[in-house]
Amino acid sequence: MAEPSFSSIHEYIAKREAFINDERTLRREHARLKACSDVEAQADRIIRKIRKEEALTIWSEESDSIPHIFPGMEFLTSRDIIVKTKLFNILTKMPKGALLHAHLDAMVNTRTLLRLALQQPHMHVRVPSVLNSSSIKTMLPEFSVCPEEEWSSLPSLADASYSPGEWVKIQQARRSFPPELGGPQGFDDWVIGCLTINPAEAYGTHRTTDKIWKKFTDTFRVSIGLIRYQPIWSQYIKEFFLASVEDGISYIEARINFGPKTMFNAEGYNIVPGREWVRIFCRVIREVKQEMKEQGRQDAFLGARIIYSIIRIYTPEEMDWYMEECLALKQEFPDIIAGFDLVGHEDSLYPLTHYLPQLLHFQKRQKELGIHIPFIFHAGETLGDGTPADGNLYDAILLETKRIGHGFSLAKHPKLMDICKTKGIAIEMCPISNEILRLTSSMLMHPLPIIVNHGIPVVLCSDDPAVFGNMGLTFDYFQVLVSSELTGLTTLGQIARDSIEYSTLDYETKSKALAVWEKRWHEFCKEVVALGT
Ligand SMILES: O=c1[nH]cnc2c1ncn2[C@@H]1O[C@H](CO)[C@@H](O)[C@H]1O
Repeated sequence: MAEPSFSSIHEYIAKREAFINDERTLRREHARLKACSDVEAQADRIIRKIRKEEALTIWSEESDSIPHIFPGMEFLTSRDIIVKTKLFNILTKMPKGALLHAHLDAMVNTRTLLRLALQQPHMHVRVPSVLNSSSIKTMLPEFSVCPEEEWSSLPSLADASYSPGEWVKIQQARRSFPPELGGPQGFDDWVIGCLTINPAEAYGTHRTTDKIWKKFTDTFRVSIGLIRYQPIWSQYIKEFFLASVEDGISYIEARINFGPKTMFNAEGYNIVPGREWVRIFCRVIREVKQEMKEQGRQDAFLGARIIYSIIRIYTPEEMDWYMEECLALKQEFPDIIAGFDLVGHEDSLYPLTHYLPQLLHFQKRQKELGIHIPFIFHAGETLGDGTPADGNLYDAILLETKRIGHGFSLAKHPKLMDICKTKGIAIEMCPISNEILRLTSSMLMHPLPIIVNHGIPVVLCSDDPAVFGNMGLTFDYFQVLVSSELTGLTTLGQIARDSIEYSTLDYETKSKALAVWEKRWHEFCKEVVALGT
């Protein structure tokens, strides 16, 4: 008989512990855990205690309206429960560092956006057929502004005389919304329903990734007409920045879709080019910084940059034009243009290889011009295994992407995971987005722990919170915190710190941002400790 491997239970237990600890040293927050302050360690214990208590109380209550509740469950069903938890309320105060994966077109609460639109006399709306109780179920409103000489005097979208495709003033359309469809309130609800994804869609009628992406894409078809109007554009960006600051986000890299090439000016003419969009973006940054300064909170907002983004639907020749625009913008706004990305549904649109000559040429042009615009690609936002969307991960890495947007399928690629770890390619993970877009049925099945356990840097992002309802970053942090025993406050701290570390900020600004964050983090940990005692 072979010698027993262990001479005693005691020895086994000791080896087991060493074995586990050894594996855990791979985790990204390992060094931080070793070195963390007493206050942070205490705060971490308090957070774990609250999480445990709430798992047994709030997350085990039987409810008629929501069967089978559990921490990390479907976000759209559990949102109302989440906001009532102590844990969520504590996390709202956490300094989150940077928001690095955020599509500008879906960053402002939809009710706020609608309110901004209703203040605009130039804003109009139209529908493809007369509005009634049956057509409203499938029909999308289209918004656009008209110059004053073309303002409409049509009475209603629902009038028998309405000819499909005719513009009606937004205020008028709202005022005249038929009582049987809910009157003006019904108008608001209809528009909001078209700008957001609701639980019945995500978990019922549109339960596959393809179906939910159809609805998801529709929300952008509706919102674009509201946002690409100069007076709204500036207010929208300001709302976005201010709301982010209130959620503890102090720096932003926003993906802006430059596809439309021009937006409407205040008078309703579609002539405002991309460089003007960027100029307004810069002006709003200055305004928000100034406001923060006046409130004595200059540390709360350190600025924002733009990741120039184009949807992967264009021909390679069309892409050439956008790349030239991106180069020109980088030359004019060197501190604002942070990177370049191709966005949209990876499973159905062109893969990165479709644009290979363009992407290589883009790099060559940068060398000629003496500028650097890192690729920050979406890649692997898919359930595919060996599909072109999954294959985007190889191309993103070969093309030296600075970070990877989503990287949902990265966990299937041991070699690519090693490269991300050694090269420090952070993964912009968007857990709530992935769940609503049906890549995972709950947080417990999300690959985030696989990536974290490998020691690959992760940053948490909200992606499109106006569509999903996960405004700010607190919801995503919450879902991650309640879905893993290993993850604690220190893990969240590491993720928040990494959001600054893996940003495109230059060395000096980054050092300052990190110092500010560490200070705020320490204050936050003290607050948590004060709560617990
Ligand atoms: O999660 C995402 N993955 C890929 N593309 C996205 C995601 N969210 C938004 N967009 C893209 O950004 C455009 C808005 O500017 C949307 O039309 C969509 O194609």
